[in-house]
Amino acid sequence: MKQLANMNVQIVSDKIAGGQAGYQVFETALQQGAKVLGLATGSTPVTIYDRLVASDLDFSQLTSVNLDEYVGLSADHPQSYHYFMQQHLFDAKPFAHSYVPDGTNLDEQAATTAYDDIIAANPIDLQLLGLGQNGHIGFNEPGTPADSTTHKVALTASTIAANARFFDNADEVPRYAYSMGIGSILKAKQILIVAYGEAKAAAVAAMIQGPVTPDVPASFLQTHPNVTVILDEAAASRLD
Ligand SMILES: N[C@@H]1[C@@H](O)[C@H](O)[C@@H](COP(=O)(O)O)O[C@@H]1O
Repeated sequence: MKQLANMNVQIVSDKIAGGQAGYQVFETALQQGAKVLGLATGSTPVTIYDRLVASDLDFSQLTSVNLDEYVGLSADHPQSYHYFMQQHLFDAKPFAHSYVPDGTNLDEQAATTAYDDIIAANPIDLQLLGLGQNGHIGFNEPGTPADSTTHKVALTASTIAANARFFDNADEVPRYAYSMGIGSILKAKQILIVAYGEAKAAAVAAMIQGPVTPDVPASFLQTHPNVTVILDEAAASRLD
């Protein structure tokens, strides 16, 4: 483990090793009494979820709070993040309560306030994050302020393009999402962020060694006291 900026950086050989390393962070947090887990979607966390599913860890007394959801997609839509969580974790490892922003609530004010109330009532012990190629966390795109709470996001062209692989074509990718804000993410007691592959290398370097700036939302993690970063060699390749 290397200490870079304010972060503990662990470099692993591949996603399977990253799944094991991530699993260990969860296991330790649970041993230390974590009750609320902040969860993420995307391809990056999948090997961690696989490892959690294969484990004997029990989440039935815990609460999960997810980062984000596409506006307009219901929990049973195969590309919704709620559905993703069911498939990759919740069906095998149910929690006492699992919260995902309600993509079917088109009333922005009501949907975002309701989710902020959920986060306030369930302070997050460990927040898992993936990293967007443009440095986004959750769906907090470049320009999002550090003190942001849950909000509706117009996805950037690059995020829509990056996520199009999960849909039949780019036209089907929702244009908006509800996302937990950066301020809410930074309130988590501990943060685990994971990135794999060359396409993430520039964002990783900017997150860890660049200036703290809304241009790179992940750079705000430099201000958090307890961040673990798991990277493969390719994602770490632009670190000094
Ligand atoms: N909203 C999600 C993020 O939470 C995720 O971190 C990012 C990276 O995805 P992947 O892990 O597939 O590279 O994609 C999406 O935009």
